[in-house]
Amino acid sequence: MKKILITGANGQLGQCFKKAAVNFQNFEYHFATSGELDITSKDQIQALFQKGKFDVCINCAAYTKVDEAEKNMELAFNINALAAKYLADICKKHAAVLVHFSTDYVFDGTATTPYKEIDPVNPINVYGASKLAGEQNIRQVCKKYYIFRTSWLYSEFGHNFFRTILKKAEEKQDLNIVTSQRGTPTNANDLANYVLQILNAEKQKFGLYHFSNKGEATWYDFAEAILKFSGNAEKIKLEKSDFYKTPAERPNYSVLSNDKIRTNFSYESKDWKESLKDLVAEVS
Ligand SMILES: NC(=O)C1=CN([C@@H]2O[C@H](COP(=O)(O)OP(=O)(O)OC[C@H]3O[C@@H](n4cnc5c(N)ncnc54)[C@H](OP(=O)(O)O)[C@@H]3O)[C@@H](O)[C@H]2O)C=CC1
Ligand SMILES: Cc1cn([C@H]2C[C@H](O)[C@@H](COP(=O)(O)OP(=O)(O)O[C@H]3O[C@@H](C)C(=O)[C@@H](O)[C@H]3O)O2)c(=O)[nH]c1=O
Repeated sequence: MKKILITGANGQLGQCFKKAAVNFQNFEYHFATSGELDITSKDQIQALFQKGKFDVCINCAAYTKVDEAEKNMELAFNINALAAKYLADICKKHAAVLVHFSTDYVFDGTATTPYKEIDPVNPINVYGASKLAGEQNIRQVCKKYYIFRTSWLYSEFGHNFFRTILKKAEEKQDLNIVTSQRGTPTNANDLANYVLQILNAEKQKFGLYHFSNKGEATWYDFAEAILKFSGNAEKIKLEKSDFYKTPAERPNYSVLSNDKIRTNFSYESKDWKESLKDLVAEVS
């Protein structure tokens, strides 16, 4: 039975993996929270690998505070780039597979058609730059890796736009949401299930992949759909805005092309609205 280590187990995606694991009981899992394993500590990583003898490490640990990263650059790079290298080193040493996640924010948003894996990167904020450095570190160190760049993750867990909007609706706060950024909301549960499905596949095809739900939206469209599907549309006022001041700049366009993953693994992604509807039905 393959042994899988999941880091950052209390984060949004970590919790989605815990839920998805029920569907893949042919793996043995070790869910390590940040309390058990600090991925910036080489010693802790080594000790856990020595004991656990893992075949796969799924790294869900990350620094994801996009705005705060602007002033916490060193911390963001330590967690998103340097620690990613430590994990790649240990995976190489133990011949384990490293699964890592990156972001649509590695792109500058000047494209007008979905970004492919081969397209030039050019992050415009610290978080994006730190995630890109993490990708590069992994690719330099080991061969048995999957890096999944994904976008606008949401779920019933942790901190995300879906939960922010539901909370604001509950508190009856009117909303102003930007229409100037376009991307694809992605249900983190879909990502977790799909990653385990890939790890289950007979033939592994390592590399960098884009993974998102299907279609595209602005943050305003996403908020509108959340309010509609959750039955909150009439309760608060939702207005379009051109600009919402934030410390970090975000790409205006960051839709990811799923062509490569579709070809290599026959992945058909769910439409973002359908997946959102499913989640709302499940949690309400
Ligand atoms: N959220 C999104 O919209 C997107 C996320 N991604 C990527 O997906 C991955 C998962 O993101 P998501 O689950 O949403 O992020 P979260 O912020 O929800 O979870 C990150 C987890 O990492 C943990 N962590 C932070 N620092 C360390 C450390 N030094 N050692 C161990 N654990 C640590 C945090 O622990 P603690 O709670 O203790 O701080 C937290 O549990 C990340 O790589 C992210 O960059 C990509 C695209 C979109
Ligand atoms: C809460 C809120 C946000 N916004 C805007 C701000 C921003 O431009 C956009 C998204 O806001 P957030 O700060 O919630 O999302 P943000 O932290 O930018 O989300 C990103 O997180 C990282 C981790 C990723 O990797 C990305 O794929 C992406 O999901 O919506 C409004 O216009 N009105 C609002 O009321």
